[in-house]
Amino acid sequence: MTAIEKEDLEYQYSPSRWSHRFDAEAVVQDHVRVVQTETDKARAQLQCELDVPYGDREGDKLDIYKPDNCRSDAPIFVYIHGGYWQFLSKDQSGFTAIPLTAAGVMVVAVGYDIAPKGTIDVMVDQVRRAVSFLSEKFPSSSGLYICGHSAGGHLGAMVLSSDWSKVRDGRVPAIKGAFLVSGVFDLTPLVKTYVNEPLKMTEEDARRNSPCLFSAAVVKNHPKCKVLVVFGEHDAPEFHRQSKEYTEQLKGLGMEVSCVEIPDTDHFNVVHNLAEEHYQLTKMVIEEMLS
Ligand SMILES: N[C@@H](CC(=O)c1ccccc1NC=O)C(=O)O
Repeated sequence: MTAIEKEDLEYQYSPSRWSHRFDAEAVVQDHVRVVQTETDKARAQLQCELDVPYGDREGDKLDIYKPDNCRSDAPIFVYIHGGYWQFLSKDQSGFTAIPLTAAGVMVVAVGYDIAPKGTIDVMVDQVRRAVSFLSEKFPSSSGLYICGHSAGGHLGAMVLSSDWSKVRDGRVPAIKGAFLVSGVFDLTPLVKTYVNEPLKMTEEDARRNSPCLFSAAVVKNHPKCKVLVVFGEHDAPEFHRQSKEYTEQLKGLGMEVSCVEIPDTDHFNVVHNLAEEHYQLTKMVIEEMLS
């Protein structure tokens, strides 16, 4: 790869450089401010259980945000945060909880060990165990829905392609739907970029953890799961491409999948606007989960 090719590839995989709202530094700052403020608000206002352990690793913790008078059949929105597998945490990931709990949905923010503490394999294993744990903890829920943003979209897709016989009790959790927002479904282009510096993935690690190479497992384990693939108008062309290709792949295998480009959003507010009840995606999520 020439220096120019590397520069182009890194530009494509630098979401902050494509924002129509702010420059690169400011858009990340704004994102962190919004997700932190809205999570703090949710923690102050709502009934929540924080730091619930889902396994034995120190980072195996999740936060649960409950609707008032929570019904035992409340549907569950499991949120897997983004941040290129190296930024953010569950402590900034309850920002969807105020509008979603108001609609009767239980919100869970999953924690996992970002790099350099965790490798991609560790993170994938953690989110799979978290979903298995939730399906056991809330057996009467009307449905488990996975939502992931960016790197979390990748982890959410890896949850769908799990070999569940190797996760906890071996049971397949009934996942009713997935909202994959500005996700990465092929990790191989990232190996040669700055994104990989703390991750230290080899080509083989990247392939083993690329959802686009394991889509057959999604159909096998979760044939009825409805998938919504979402990206921002001002996401980089590579993110548009990855979302569209993964959508087509799942469609080709007979899954019920739609792909939606949200106008006037970039890589960051495409997800953090879920803190607002009138945002297009908030309404789509609620409609899907209550149908
Ligand atoms: N280097 C990345 C940084 C990035 O993606 C990011 C940084 C902080 C928090 C979240 C991020 N990305 C997605 O959630 C970028 O250029 O956007």
